[in-house]
Formats: sequence, C-alpha cells, structure tokens
Amino acid sequence: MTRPASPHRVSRPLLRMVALARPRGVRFALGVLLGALATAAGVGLLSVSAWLLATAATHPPITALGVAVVATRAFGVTRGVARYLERLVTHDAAFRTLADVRVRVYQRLARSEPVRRFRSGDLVSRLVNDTDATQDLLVRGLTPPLVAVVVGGAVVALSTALFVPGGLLLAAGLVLGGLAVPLFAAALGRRSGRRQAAARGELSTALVDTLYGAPDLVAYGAMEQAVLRVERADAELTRLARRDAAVLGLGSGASALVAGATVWATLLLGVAAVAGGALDAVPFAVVVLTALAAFEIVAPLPAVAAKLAAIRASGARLFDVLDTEPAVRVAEAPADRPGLPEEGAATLRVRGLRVRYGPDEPWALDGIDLDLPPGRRIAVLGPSGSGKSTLASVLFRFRDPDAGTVTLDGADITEHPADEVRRFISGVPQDPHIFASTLRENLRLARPGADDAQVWEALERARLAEDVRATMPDGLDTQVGAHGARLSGGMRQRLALARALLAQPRILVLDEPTTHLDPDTRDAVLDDLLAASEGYSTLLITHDLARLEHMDEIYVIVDGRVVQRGSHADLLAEKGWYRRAHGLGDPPRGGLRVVR
Ligand SMILES: Nc1ncnc2c1ncn2[C@@H]1O[C@H](COP(=O)(O)OP(=O)(O)OP(=O)(O)O)[C@@H](O)[C@H]1O
Repeated sequence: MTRPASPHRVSRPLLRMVALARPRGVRFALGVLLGALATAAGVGLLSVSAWLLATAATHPPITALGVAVVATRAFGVTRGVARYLERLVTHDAAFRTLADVRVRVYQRLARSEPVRRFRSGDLVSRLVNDTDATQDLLVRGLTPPLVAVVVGGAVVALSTALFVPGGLLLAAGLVLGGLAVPLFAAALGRRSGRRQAAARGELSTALVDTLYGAPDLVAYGAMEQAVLRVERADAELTRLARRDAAVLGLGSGASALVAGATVWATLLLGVAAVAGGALDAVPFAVVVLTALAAFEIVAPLPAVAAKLAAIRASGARLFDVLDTEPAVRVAEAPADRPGLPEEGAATLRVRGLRVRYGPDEPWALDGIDLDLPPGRRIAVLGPSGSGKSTLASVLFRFRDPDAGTVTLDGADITEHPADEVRRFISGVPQDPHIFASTLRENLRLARPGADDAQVWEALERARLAEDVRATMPDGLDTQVGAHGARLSGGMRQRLALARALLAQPRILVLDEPTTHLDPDTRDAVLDDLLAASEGYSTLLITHDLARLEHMDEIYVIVDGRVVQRGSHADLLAEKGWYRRAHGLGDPPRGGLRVVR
C-alpha cells in the first residue's frame, strides 16, 4: 500500500536551468560570439549598402566605392556563414546539455525507490517536454539577449557618432522593443505559461491511464468518462496554447510597431536636420537604414519572453525530479568492517529496523528483528498496510533504514552499493514486469550470459518447462506479449520465479508471489515455489495463510511490529493474531491440538 508524497518547492528554476549548461560554457560563449558576428554583419550590410547607394548618387570616381563594395560582399557572406555556425554550435551545446540532463534524471530515478511520487504519464511529460524546455531556454533565451546587449550597444554608439538625435532615438526604440515589449509579453504569458507544463502532464497522465486501463474501463462501462477526462485535459491545453499564440502575436506586432515608429521618427528628424544643414545626406541614409536593420537584434526577444513562465514552470517540474532524495545512500564503511560474504550461504539478520516515509509520517516498520539462517525458509505474514512491502524495499535496497541494521554475515547492506546487494538478495517482486519480448530474453535479463541449458534448468525448477514444451512451439523464442499478455497468471509468476532463480541469488525474497492468482493456481504455484526454493535461504512475504505449515518460521507483523514469531504449529497453539486469522478462538487452557 503506497501513496505519493507531496512535491517540494523549487527556487530559482531558470537560473538552475542555465547552470546546467555550465559544462558546455565554452561552446555557448562561442555561440554568443558567432551570433553577435552574424547580427553585426546583418546591420553592417544595410549600413554599408546605405552609404554605398547614397554616395553613388553623387557620382564619385568608382575607386571611391571599392572598399564599400567589398565590405558589402564580406558582410553578406559573413552574415550567412556566421548565422549557420551559430545555430550549429548553440544547438550542439544545447543537445549535449539535454543529453546530460536526461542521464541525470534517469540516474536519479534509478537511485530512488520505484518511482512512486510521480504518476507515469506525468513522469513521461517531465522527461520529455520539461527537459526540452531547457533547450528552449538555452538556445532562444540565452544567446539572443546577450547578442542584443553587445551589438545593440555598438549600433547605438555608431548612430550617435553620425547623428546624435538619431542615435538617442534608436537607443530609446531598442530599449522599448528589446526590454519593454518583452516584459509586457512575459507579463501577459505568465498565467497560461505557469499552467502549461502541468496541463501537459495532466493530458499525458489521462492518456496513459486510459490506454493502460482500457480493458477495465470497457468492462465497467467507464470508457466514456475516461475519454471525457482526456478531452477535458486536451481542451485546457489547447486553450492555453491559443492564449500563448495570441501573446506571441501581440509581442511580435508590438515589436514591429516600435521598429516602424522609430524608423519614421528618425526619418523625420533626419529630414529636418538635412534641410537645416546640420546633417549630410550620406550619414542621414546610413542612420535611417541602420535603425531599420537594428531591430533585427531585438526581434527574437518578445517570443522567448512570452514563453519564460512556461519554461520556468517546466524547470520547476524538472528539478522536482532531480531534487528527489535518493532513497538509498552508500554509507562510508570503517576499514575493519567485513565485506559481503564471497560465496556460500549467509545469515541475514535484521535488528531494530525502523522505516518511515517522512519526518511527520508514522513508522511503517517500528523496530523489526528478524533472522534468516542459511538454507532456512521463513515467512513474513501480516495484514495490508502492516509494512511487508516496506521490508522488501529495504532488503532489495530500494530504501534505507531510518534506524537499525540489516546485515549479511555481519556486513551491513547499507555500506554496499544497491547493485552488489541485489546480486546477493534477489527474488520475485510484488508485481514482476514481463517485457514484450521472447521468453529467452525475459529470462536472460537476470543473467545475460546464461546459455539455453541454464535457461531450461531455471524453467524446470520453476515448473514451467513442461508448459513451454507443450504449448509453445517456438520454445524459448516465443513472444510473450506486452506485460506477458500471452501467458496465464500462473505462468507469469513461474516465469518471474525462473528469472529470479536464474540470477542465482543467495537469499531469495518472494514478495506476495501469488497475489493475483485464483486459489487453485495459487496453491499449485506455491507448491512449485516451495519445491524450487528447497535449499535456498528464502523469505516469503505474504498476507495469505496458504502453505505456511511448510515454513521453518513465521513472523507476524502488525502495524510495523513483530507481534508473533514461531512455527505454524507453535503459533496455532498460542493466543493471538495467527490463530484469529485462521478463524480459531483463544486456545483452551492446558494446551492445544495442532490443526491443519
Ligand atoms: N511511498 C509511501 N509514502 C508514504 N507512506 C507509505 C508509502 N508506502 C507505504 N506507506 C505506508 O507505510 C505503511 C506500510 O505500507 P506497506 O506497503 O509496506 O504495507 P504492506 O504490508 O506491504 O501492505 P500491502 O499488503 O497492502 O502491500 C502503510 O501505512 C502505508 O500507508
């Protein structure tokens, strides 16, 4: 029984997203340089062209125009080449950063308890869309503003040198178009942007739930409602996207308006200055066309500003995943501590184990002591919510104890990496995943080097070999279908057991291995499990009373504490949970005859 924990607040997601690019800093700096070069060449092209046209109109000797003609060509070529290289370099750097981020997200998820905090559809959205937002920020939100500051400053200085009022006007226009309009677009886009990432996650969750749950939804006639939920999520996202597009359009329009107004004002001021003799015709033409070209510098800014809130929200969701506390850490072991036993059977000892899912949560395990000597079989029995799966999580090294120890021949498992411990303690989890692949590949997952003889041996031990021979003409090459759809429930459990046996763990943990099976199949699978685990140190976690008489010892856990411990016969003979679970009253005075 599990429930998701609440998300935590992420502060400064935008800055943290930019910091993700630090390892690729040199490439991004090169991108900014190339971007500045391309933009400057674009402005230069128009300025020199203006000079060339205005000068040519006065019919100077052709040699006077030579340098300008070459400069025009050079600017034209530079602009194209530098823009291409800038795109190449910044996208390359952004994609490399994205790859790093994805690896970090996967690693963080792998080190956490199986991803319970996030719903699967929402998690997919975080991995894909929210991670992609990093690229948006790095490519469109980082380079253009830096280029605007550098090139914009230079262009204003040039214009001011030629015609002071024109330069000041251009400065005002650029501040308006490059700062005020983007800020306005950012303010307008804030509300829809904030909700977009969550809405995308909601749509993804609704879709995944509907697709996975389709058989149940159809069986209970609830498909219409589920489709309605998807449609509602889709409509909300469409509404937000439409609003986003409107903000983008408004931003671009305002930007064009500012550019046009600035050029017109420059033109009018310039005409007056030329008429008054304060300005020559050639610098006049240069100043006006430079002003026209200069707005190319700030044109991309409103679009990225409008998306900033959405990018910020995506960043917060991304860091919510990245900041997830790893559920297990490898503690520093003192040098004289024993390592994990090299080979042979080992004793598993649990002492004072306490685990809870948060500082304010109740203890899910509250001081468990348990011993599994080599070759013995013990059962941990308890009602739903008693802490059985939490115990399995600790043993599989998905979760660290908050207090107490778990040792293997004296070696504390928290002082060893999860992978090493799992080679030692392994088994059948509560819901084993069967991959949409062949029988062989599903089995060899546990031991990639295993040959067919070893695979068949594991199938024999799990009592699945006969079924395979009888019903699957393709043998180990049989495709088992998504989630093992072509197998019966019993076969799926046996396949999971065969996989666990193939891994050759030294301690076999079976977590509710017969939960979804009907009583007959359950008994048959349990018999086979018991036969297969003969000689193994086995820990069976169950809420079911079937076949417990075959266990060497039974631990009864209620509310995270061991309330009874002993053999089936001992426990039936004493007053308590075990007897009541068998539908028996208190034992008569003077002892009991063992039933069952
Ligand atoms: N991720 C979680 N966050 C918060 N509390 C949790 C989480 N997982 C389990 N718990 C709580 O810990 C306690 C023990 O749960 P656990 O799943 O270990 O019990 P269980 O005996 O395996 O139950 P079941 O047989 O229903 O799976 C319960 O009170 C449960 O609500």
